Amino acid sequence: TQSTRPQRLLHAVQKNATRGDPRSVVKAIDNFCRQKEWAMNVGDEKGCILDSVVSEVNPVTVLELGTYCGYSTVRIASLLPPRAKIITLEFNPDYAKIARQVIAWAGLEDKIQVVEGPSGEWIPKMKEQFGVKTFDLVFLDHWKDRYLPDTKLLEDCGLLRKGSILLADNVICPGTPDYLEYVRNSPRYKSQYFKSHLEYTKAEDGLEKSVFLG
Ligand SMILES: Cn1ncc2cc([C@H](O)c3cccc(CNC(=O)c4cc(-c5ccc(F)cc5)cc(O)c4O)c3)ccc21
Ligand SMILES: [Mg+2]
Repeated sequence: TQSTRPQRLLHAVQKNATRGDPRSVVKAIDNFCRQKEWAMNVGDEKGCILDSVVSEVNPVTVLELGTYCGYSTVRIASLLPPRAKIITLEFNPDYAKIARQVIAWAGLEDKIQVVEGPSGEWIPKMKEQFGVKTFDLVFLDHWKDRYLPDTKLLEDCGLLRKGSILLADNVICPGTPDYLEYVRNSPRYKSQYFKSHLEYTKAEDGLEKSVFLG
């Protein structure tokens, strides 16, 4: 039977990346997506902005919405201090299956928890299920029409604290207009746009970094 793009991406990692070397996994995926098949990873250009935000925040608890193949999960986890953890939500079981194998190849299983299911159901359970108090960093990269409702859900569930950082992918392409309007106009956020390009293309895209003011 025909393989899927995530399966081909995983094979490229297993063929070209060194086991236990997260940066070689990131490189192998970027090379595959540039040379073989485009895929919706945050990519190398926006990935450098992601790296700088993660390094600046130095988060202990991270939430990622939208795992896909685990590219940004591995990228973030490779920069986390020893006891830090990332919980990543993926509703598509096929994506979750591939992501777990990409994460295992990178040797980052101990820092990453892949949770299968939709963000809207899991966010209200974060405290009781995973003993999370608040998130230091949230990376939004799932369905673009879920960014705003899930941000409000995080607020309502008390999962954000003064200084929590929201970093959102694709605020230009495909675009998240209602989310942008909210974080840019709400007195509860200080927002900043990082102009970049849609992964592996010349189209404009960017990341929006928003600090929750409490
Ligand atoms: C509720 N819930 N909870 C967890 C959860 C997890 C998922 C999946 O991980 C999933 C599946 C399909 C699509 C996405 C969103 N991503 C995108 O749609 C995207 C598109 C493009 C692009 C840009 C230009 C194009 F021409 C085509 C695609 C570039 C990008 O970087 C993207 O992130 C995420 C979904 C809902 C979920
Ligand atoms: Mg994206």
